[in-house]
Amino acid sequence: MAYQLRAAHLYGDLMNTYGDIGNLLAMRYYAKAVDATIDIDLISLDDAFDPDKYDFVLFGGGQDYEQTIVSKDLQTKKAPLTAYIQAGGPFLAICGGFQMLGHYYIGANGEKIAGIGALDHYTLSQDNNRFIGNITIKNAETGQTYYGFENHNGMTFLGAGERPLGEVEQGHGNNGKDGSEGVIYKNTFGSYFHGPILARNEALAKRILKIALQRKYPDGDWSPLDQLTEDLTKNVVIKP
Ligand SMILES: NC(=O)CC[C@H](N)C(=O)O
Repeated sequence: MAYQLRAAHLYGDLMNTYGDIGNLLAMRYYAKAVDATIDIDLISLDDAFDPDKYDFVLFGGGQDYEQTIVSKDLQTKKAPLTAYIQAGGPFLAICGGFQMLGHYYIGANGEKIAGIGALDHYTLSQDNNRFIGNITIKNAETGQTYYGFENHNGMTFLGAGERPLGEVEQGHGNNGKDGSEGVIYKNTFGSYFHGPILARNEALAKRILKIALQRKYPDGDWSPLDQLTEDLTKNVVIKP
């Protein structure tokens, strides 16, 4: 293969609700079209995270219990993860992972679970309720529609400098109130979408993959990605 990327799957053994690792497998699938491979390192409890070693990071979703365990270890990786994000490293954070890049998440039992504050959002708890179901959003910059499935107690509120991944067309999104879903900050993308989001949304998978490839190989030709017209997903929306 002509190009090689290295991805970190953060706490992939603890935070992998609904097979969020499928995001990495989808990236690998599209990478093949431009003769690129993606090697994956599992970075979990007590492992060091080296920001200079990685071209992409995935941090998946989890149950509140796993999040309390991850929260403690995550503090030891706060500086290198923040440095990676600030340097424009491509990052995809899903659900619990998205919550924990922010300041904190109040779990369903009221316990405050610390994030690392690398991004400026915070997440509150709902009273005896979860946001569950299919969700559709529209991304403002590209006009693209993204499809997924959400299941979360947390209500996330974005901070200064954060823009949403999309505006909710169907479903609940970040908090069920302001119509926002997910986040974009530099090259970090956050979302509540399981599914996994990159397996269901070809355009977003290509967008993030191109950022990673371009960053490592500025002179590469990624046009074969645009010519790849096979739609893996064929999303349809069924209104309830
Ligand atoms: N699916 C998830 O990652 C859930 C995250 C968190 N435990 C919540 O319920 O909000």
